[in-house]
Amino acid sequence: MLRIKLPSLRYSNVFRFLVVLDMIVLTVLWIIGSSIDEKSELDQIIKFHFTESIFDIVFLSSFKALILFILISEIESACYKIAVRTASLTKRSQSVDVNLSTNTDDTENLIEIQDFSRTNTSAKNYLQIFSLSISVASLAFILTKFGFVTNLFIRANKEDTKLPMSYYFYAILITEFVFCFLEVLFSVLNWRFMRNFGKFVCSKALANETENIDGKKKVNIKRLISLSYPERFHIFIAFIMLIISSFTNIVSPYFFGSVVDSAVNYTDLTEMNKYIFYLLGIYLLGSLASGIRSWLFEVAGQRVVARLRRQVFNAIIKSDIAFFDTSRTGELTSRISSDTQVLQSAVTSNLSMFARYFLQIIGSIIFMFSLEPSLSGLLIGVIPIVSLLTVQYGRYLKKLKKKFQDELAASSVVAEETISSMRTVRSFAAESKMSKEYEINIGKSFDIGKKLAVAQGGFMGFVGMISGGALALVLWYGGKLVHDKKISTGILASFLMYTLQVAMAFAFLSSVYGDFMQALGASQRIFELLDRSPLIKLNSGHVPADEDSFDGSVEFEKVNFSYPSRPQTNVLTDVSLKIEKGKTIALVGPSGGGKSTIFALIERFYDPLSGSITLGSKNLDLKSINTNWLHSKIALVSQEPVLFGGSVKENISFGLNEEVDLEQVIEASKLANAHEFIINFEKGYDTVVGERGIRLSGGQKQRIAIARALLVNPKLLLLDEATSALDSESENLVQEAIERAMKDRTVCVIAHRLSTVRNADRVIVLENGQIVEQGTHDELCSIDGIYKRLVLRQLMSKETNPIDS
Ligand SMILES: Nc1ncnc2c1ncn2[C@@H]1O[C@H](COP(=O)(O)OP(=O)(O)OP(=O)(O)O)[C@@H](O)[C@H]1O
Repeated sequence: MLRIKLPSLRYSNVFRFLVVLDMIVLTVLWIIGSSIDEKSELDQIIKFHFTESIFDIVFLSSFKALILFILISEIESACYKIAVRTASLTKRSQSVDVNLSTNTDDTENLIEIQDFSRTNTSAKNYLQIFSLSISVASLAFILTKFGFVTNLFIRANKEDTKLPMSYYFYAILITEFVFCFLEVLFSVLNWRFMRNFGKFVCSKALANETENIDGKKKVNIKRLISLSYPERFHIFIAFIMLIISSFTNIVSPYFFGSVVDSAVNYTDLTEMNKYIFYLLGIYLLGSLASGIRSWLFEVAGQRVVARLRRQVFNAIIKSDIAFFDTSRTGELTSRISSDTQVLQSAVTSNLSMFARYFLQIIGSIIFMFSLEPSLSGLLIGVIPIVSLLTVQYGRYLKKLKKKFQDELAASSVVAEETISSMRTVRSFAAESKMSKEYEINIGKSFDIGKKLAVAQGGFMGFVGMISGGALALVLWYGGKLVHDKKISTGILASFLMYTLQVAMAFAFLSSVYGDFMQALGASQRIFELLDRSPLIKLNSGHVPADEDSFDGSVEFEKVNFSYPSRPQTNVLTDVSLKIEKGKTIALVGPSGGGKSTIFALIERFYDPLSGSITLGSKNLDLKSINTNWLHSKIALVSQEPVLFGGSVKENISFGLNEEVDLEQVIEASKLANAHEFIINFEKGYDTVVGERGIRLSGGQKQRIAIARALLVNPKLLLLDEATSALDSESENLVQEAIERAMKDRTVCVIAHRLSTVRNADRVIVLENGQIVEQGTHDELCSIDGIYKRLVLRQLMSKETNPIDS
């Protein structure tokens, strides 16, 4: 989904602010009024009576504000989606020049053309109607109440009798009337403003790149939860356990109260012992269920994260090479390890806690109502405020957490680059420089971490305050009821436990919600990686039925190419060349001429912009061939061979999927002049070469890489001769290995030595991405061109300089 930066001062935000203000002002007035105005009767504050109490207004308006808040957000998001879809349709139909759309007048026309209202706006309209109905209904309610209350007020004044309510609460009535009126007005105007909002988003979407509109799936809670779908069996059982443990939590305060009541009301202890026995049974059952629940959710969570890591890793390694030109290793590894970890708790344990506390709140409230409705009403009043704050807090946290994970990934990049290049860092004494760079990056994530801590602390403090306040209120009013002999001590005790339970559940619920939102932030990048479809798909395309259809020959026909990461720079221009079967072709030319790029195109790391590359005598189009098959027929020996951390044998047999006999490995090593030095190692072919082959010399690494290529027995060998200076003995050994490898094979070599070009069947000279000369060594030496100059320079330096320097 295309993201558009929206101004913070927009209509829906003002509207949302109004409803939140309505809720807060009213609740604050209610609480202050109850404590300041001593004359006010308790019943006026917390008991419902249409003309003599204020409780209904506080209660209803809080819920109304909550619903309106959600509706406003939903309407805006519906408008946003419609606008983006409209932009997408416009872009696709190409009916209007998108560049014009930045102009508001043009956008007006554009939307008329697309007929904004014709797209599926019915859901949005229903929401609008719903929000208007709610505002109108509350205004009607308050007006009616206002009429009745005023009537009673006038009558009481005339007859000089006692006022039905305290003066303070008439002010609340008037305040709420004003708020209701404004909300109706805002709801009516919402239609018009949402239309303008849609146009604004549409114009922005058209002015930006619109290719993302359909590309990325929206990261939503549903998708996050769907990750745990394969674990549904575990989760189902865990949920049953959760219901059992929540049930025990809900009923235990009731028995707790009964224990207190039987202790107070009975002379012997039989009744109390009975309840204690029940209570113990309930606690035992609860703990058992809760243990099983926690175990099952943890197992499910671990499975989810393992699967997710596998998926993300596979998505990364199946990406096209162009993707790696623009991504950094540390960032990707951070996505695999740390982001997936954040998701683990979200999709399972958070979900379970959410359900558990939710059930606990609902169950406790039901029990509380059945025990004493007036006490319960007191608590219900604060729930909408806490809910609203929780939602806002969760949103804020989600944003922060995403930033936090991004910064963390950036610091992983520095760490990974430094540690993997430790020798270079040490030789340039760059430790303190790298450490400073890491510090800066960690500092950034720490700054966000600090904000997270403040948000978390502030919110938890607020929830604690609200819960404490609610508890005190219950104790005060409950104490009064016990004093007046309206309820028993046991009921008050149960009630207090329920209040504590609800308050705690609320506090946990908010923190769980926060965690969940954090996970939503972290999941965004993970899903982006999972959703990415590679430009060149691995293992797609056809596998030629005839194994010999590729004989090693390759033909480039007017190939033009630029790297996706630098699309403006042409790297190859109109390159046409032929690598014939059984021949050796040498590529030479100045550095940056495009020699390695030719190899990259033969390996199909990238596709050319235009022109064609065909294989074999049947001219198979490279794009139609299965890439895995292709890579089993071509071997590349690069200038600086990369080895993996395993044993020598594992490294040599790296290119083959099946198990390889040691004899084959030895044979390839002998051809590559590697056998001698390998058997001199203490553990021979089982010697571990260290990360990236760090425990081997440059010449040894090269010979192992040659053996690796020979073991594949490729139809085409791509060889990038090493320029790094080896001692003459080592160089001779490598050279001999290369010559043996090239024998009776089709070879394309990026040549750096005169001896190699001399032996080549044809030499191709590349300069600035174009073929400037080609022919045999002797032919090219007879013309006064680049090649001759390169050769002369090398002869003068007695073959010590590379030919393309
Ligand atoms: N992954 C890449 N992304 C963007 N540009 C690249 C990439 N690889 C190479 N280039 C650019 O493409 C051009 C050709 O590079 P290439 O590596 O093919 O030259 P070369 O002839 O092999 O040079 P050398 O002999 O020094 O290895 C250079 O300008 C280089 O900067």
